[in-house]
Amino acid sequence: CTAENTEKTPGRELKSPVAVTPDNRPAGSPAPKAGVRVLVAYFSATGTTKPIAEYIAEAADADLFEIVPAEPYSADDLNYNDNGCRANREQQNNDARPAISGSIENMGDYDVIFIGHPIWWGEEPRIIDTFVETYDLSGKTVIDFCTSGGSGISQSESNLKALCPGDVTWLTGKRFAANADYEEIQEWTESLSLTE
Ligand SMILES: Cc1cc2nc3c(=O)[nH]c(=O)nc-3n(C[C@H](O)[C@H](O)[C@H](O)COP(=O)(O)O)c2cc1C
Repeated sequence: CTAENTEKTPGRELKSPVAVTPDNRPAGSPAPKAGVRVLVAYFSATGTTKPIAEYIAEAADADLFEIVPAEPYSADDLNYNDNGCRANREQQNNDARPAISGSIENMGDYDVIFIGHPIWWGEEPRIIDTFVETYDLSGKTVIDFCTSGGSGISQSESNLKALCPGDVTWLTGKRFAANADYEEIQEWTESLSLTE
């Protein structure tokens, strides 16, 4: 999607549309609750989810981690019209766990984790399953978000709930359109009451 509202979100630049406070938070963005540390972890195969994740990180004053596949996805890998393409094969196999390049050393420091991804065949890409199984998310608050051509977040949320420890607190996730702007994302992030 190339639709861009130059009034509200010039280009897909993260910093330019928003005035920042001296501590680098967007103007009007409340401070996080004392002691709450927030991480936005995302996978974006074709770059659509990436700016959404960046906006959430800015709105929630969070750290950002890109889930990078150890083996990058080529255009052929993502050609869902080819039933044998890598992405399709992975989605057809609930046990597929594509490897992630890099890791989060200080996961224990975070209280709240946003997990972002595209929707592939109605649910989260299997590399997201790799992610949630790699780390101990016990006791954390987790929020799932996605971009898609139209499919919603609910199947991914229920899949991830089944893979995560039972004491995770789940806040309702959200699907964003490719052209979601910063205001929409800030409004949603604030509605989660991670901030005071
Ligand atoms: C293999 C594959 C399967 C997809 N399946 C769906 C789907 O079931 N429903 C949907 O709405 N979009 C589907 N899409 C579209 C992506 O969810 C959408 O383009 C998304 O915004 C891409 O995000 P990204 O650029 O961050 O990877 C699929 C895309 C691929 C590559």
